[in-house]
Amino acid sequence: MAFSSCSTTAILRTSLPPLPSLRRSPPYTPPIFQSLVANPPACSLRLHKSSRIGVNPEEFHCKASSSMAEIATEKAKGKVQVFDSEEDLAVSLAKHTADLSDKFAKRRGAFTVVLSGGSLIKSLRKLVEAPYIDAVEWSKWHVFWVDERVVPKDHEDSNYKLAFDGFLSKEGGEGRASLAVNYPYAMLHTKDGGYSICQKYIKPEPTGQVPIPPGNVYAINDALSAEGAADDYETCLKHLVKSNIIDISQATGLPKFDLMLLGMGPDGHVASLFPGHPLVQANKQWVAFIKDSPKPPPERITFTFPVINSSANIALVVAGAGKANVVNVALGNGQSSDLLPVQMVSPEGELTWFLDKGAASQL
Ligand SMILES: O=C(O)[C@H](O)[C@@H](O)[C@H](O)[C@H](O)COP(=O)(O)O
Repeated sequence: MAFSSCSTTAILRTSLPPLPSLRRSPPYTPPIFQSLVANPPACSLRLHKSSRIGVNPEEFHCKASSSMAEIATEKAKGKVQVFDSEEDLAVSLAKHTADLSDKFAKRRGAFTVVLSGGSLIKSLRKLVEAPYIDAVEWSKWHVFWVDERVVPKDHEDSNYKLAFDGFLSKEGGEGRASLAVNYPYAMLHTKDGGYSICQKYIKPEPTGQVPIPPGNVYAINDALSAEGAADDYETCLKHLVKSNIIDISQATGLPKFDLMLLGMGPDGHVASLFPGHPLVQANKQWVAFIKDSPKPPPERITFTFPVINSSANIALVVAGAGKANVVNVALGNGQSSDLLPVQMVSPEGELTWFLDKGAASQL
């Protein structure tokens, strides 16, 4: 099957209530905010009534109630949002993703989304519920993986299977006609004049799933070795850049994905870029392979940091108190002897953190 092309635009008509305005009353002393107070021009703070990040809500005069605390810090650390619960985080992540889908579908006629594995997929669940399941222009979506385990697509460790089972296979609105997401497929290519020609074969699956065109879900070729799969994936990305499906960064000449959805491990790894591993410094290839991943399974492919950081938007989605220490290193006063991979996430565009209060508990 040839790649699908994008031709229509949808307008997402859903919105959350506007954020409340905020007035601050002295005393105002929580350590996490002291630098913000000391340097007001560099940052702003918006806090909602039910904030649970160590600030007494009584010290703030909020006009509206919400479960979210939102802190806009300096550009380098991105925009940090803390939610009372993972449920609230998932609601906001769905809106964020749907809004970007709408924006890029209108602007470019395509929306390139990069998934990671792990708990991120569960946090995307609200996107395949009302109202988004029917409002999102799924036909514009092109789905990629920032990293993938080198296992068959139906293997329990496969990030493709994780996303398929937990997100891509979810049912659309009642009675809607939809296309099946390809499952499984393989990409074949021949190098020809610097780019590849990708072909896919599709095993029919039940319909009624998130209606992303079958040709727009770019899983790895699980018939190849780790080296071969990384090379194959990079070649396919080059083809998609040439054909303007994936945008290109004017600054770096690298693929510029519209939205990268990253999880973070408790050791501060992102994608399959682990602390202390030489792959963290890789800058020659777009997609690299690793055979000694500290997190099993050992063989994986992963985008490298130059590609990750060429993104137009990155959402870093972190939930659970088990990651609070690393979140504090990245965003607070925590210390680490080495720069952690998560601290190297610095996109050309916007970085937005989605934290639940467990993950933010040391801030
Ligand atoms: O394939 C992988 O292992 C992932 O892509 C990996 O980078 C993941 O996102 C983090 O380990 C966070 O996973 P959790 O959210 O499950 O902790």
